[in-house]
Amino acid sequence: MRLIAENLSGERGGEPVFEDIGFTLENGEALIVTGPNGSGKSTLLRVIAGLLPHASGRIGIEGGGEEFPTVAAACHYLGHQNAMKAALTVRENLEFWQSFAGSGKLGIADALDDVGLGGLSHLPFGYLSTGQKRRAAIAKLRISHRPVWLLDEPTAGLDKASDARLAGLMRDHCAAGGIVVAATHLPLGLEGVKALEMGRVHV
Ligand SMILES: Nc1ncnc2c1ncn2[C@@H]1O[C@H](COP(=O)(O)OP(=O)(O)OP(=O)(O)O)[C@@H](O)[C@H]1O
Repeated sequence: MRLIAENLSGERGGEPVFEDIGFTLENGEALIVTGPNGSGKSTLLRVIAGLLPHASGRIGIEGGGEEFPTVAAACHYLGHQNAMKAALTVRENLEFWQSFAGSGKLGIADALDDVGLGGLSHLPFGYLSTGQKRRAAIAKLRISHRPVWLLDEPTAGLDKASDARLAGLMRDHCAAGGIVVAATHLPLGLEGVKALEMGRVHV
């Protein structure tokens, strides 16, 4: 499988935010997207996910077969928001996401153990601390199999141990043939990755 962007341009409110972005990511590869505030990292991830239209160029998946014919079908998008309902329990939130995105190799209990939240699945999501909320959102990546992870500031709010755990999850995902695109201001603890620096700042 291959994730390809060619001459990709994006805009917000009719104003150009980035242009002429190109990359190819094969199975097992990661792209780290950096750049100053407002340079368009989140916009790029949303364009890749299909949540925003691109102004020009092309973004697509090759070799995804019948299971993953489009980027939208192939990706997990983890944005700044965790996309969980505060009043539902952690388990209920993950059950919803599993029914939406399809079952993966890991069950909900194992995925929560993986992010150090075993034992908290019965709590309303809204009761969790900021870092625990982020960890529960990261567990979403593990309960359904989507080969392309699009992660926007995935470490926001995480403590050191959780940072390291997330790095391990990303390494495992790539080692299993997955693809990661992550926007970040902080090093993610991944080696041998591709890098994209977004340059233009619009104020
Ligand atoms: N709905 C919108 N309408 C108009 N402009 C917008 C809209 N959303 C974002 N922008 C602008 O688009 C530009 C890119 O924003 P974006 O969130 O992609 O940047 P970023 O690199 O992710 O920033 P940060 O590092 O602060 O998260 C910014 O100048 C922002 O103000």
